[in-house]
Amino acid sequence: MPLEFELCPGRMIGGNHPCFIIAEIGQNHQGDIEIAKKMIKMAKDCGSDCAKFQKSELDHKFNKKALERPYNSVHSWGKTYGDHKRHLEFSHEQYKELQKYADEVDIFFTASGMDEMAVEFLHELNVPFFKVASADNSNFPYLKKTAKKGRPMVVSSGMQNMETMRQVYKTVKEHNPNFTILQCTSAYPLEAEDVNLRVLTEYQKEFPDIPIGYSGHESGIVISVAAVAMGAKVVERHVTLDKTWKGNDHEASLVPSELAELVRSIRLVERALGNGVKQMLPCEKPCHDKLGKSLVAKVKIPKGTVLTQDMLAVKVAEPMGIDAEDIFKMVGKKVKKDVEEDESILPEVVEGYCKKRKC
Ligand SMILES: CC(=O)N[C@H](C=O)[C@@H](O)[C@H](O)[C@H](O)COP(=O)(O)O
Ligand SMILES: C=C(OP(=O)(O)O)C(=O)O
Repeated sequence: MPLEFELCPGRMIGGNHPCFIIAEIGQNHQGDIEIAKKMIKMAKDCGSDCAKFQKSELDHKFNKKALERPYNSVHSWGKTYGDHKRHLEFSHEQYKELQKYADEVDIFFTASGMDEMAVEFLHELNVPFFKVASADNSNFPYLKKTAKKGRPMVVSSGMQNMETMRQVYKTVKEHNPNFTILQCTSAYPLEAEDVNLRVLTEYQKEFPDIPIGYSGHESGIVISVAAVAMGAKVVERHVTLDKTWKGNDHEASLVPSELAELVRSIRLVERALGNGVKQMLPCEKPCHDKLGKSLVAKVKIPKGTVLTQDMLAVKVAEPMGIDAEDIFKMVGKKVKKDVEEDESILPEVVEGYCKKRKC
């Protein structure tokens, strides 16, 4: 089964493909479509791959009492949670407008479907992939229906344990091979002690045939970059135009300069990850030529002498002699001509020695 798949048209993820970076606009647009557009443009300008929103059909996501519950918070946009959420929710028409704008700006556009009806709408909207928010990772009827639609999926794993994630994997896998699971801790802002990046390694072991990723709610970019070093093939971070704005998520979001730095840092780390084959590289030759150690004579060694280890020293030598690592192989070999004390022991001087230099 493939460890890589096409998440968006023409954009593979997993394997050696670049990490897919999702700028999660979420509800940081304050319910204002013009701010939302600015944020889409910002996501593109900063180099992220995708601008993401959160789509709910509120009567399907919440029951009546949850919508009527008072929301007394500095982050509230209404007296009740329902009023608050209604203020932040874009209509279907507005979603179409945002999708068109993202298309013009040339960035992938999607949203988390926060309930089954929202997924139906996003399916009609023809988003490239579905994001499953952490709150729905244990919503098995939703997972099954969403997986059956056949679009790639990015499934977050906040508020969950491994046992349930195994079930999530099985449920989605049964209907859809193209999905990724993101390590996530659902706290805003998230403290480093609660990030648990090692879960990425566990996910790689548990789910070896899917790419894995990271959805972060911490402050700053370092931890998300580290996630890529640990194998995350998708990274999602909330973004904002101003961390001091009203709203639950702004504080733990990245401002444009941070998002741009995150993208640069991820790309840099990807270059640095390499292929894992340990060998001396051409770029190391100058250092090796200058400071690489080789064999020199500790004492004068007359022609015909059979070498013992105490005749040999390891030094930075001019010219460079036999590789230091071959010192033990020299013992018992004969020299073909006189070698003065402190002189390099050259390969052609030792009988029966032939080895190409490493570089
Ligand atoms: C778990 C989950 O859905 N979390 C989302 C994604 O990270 C958040 O963006 C919430 O929608 C947000 O924090 C809710 O804030 P309020 O309750 O003020 O609307
Ligand atoms: C809540 C969301 O994501 P996560 O669970 O990854 O934070 C989301 O995508 O809306």
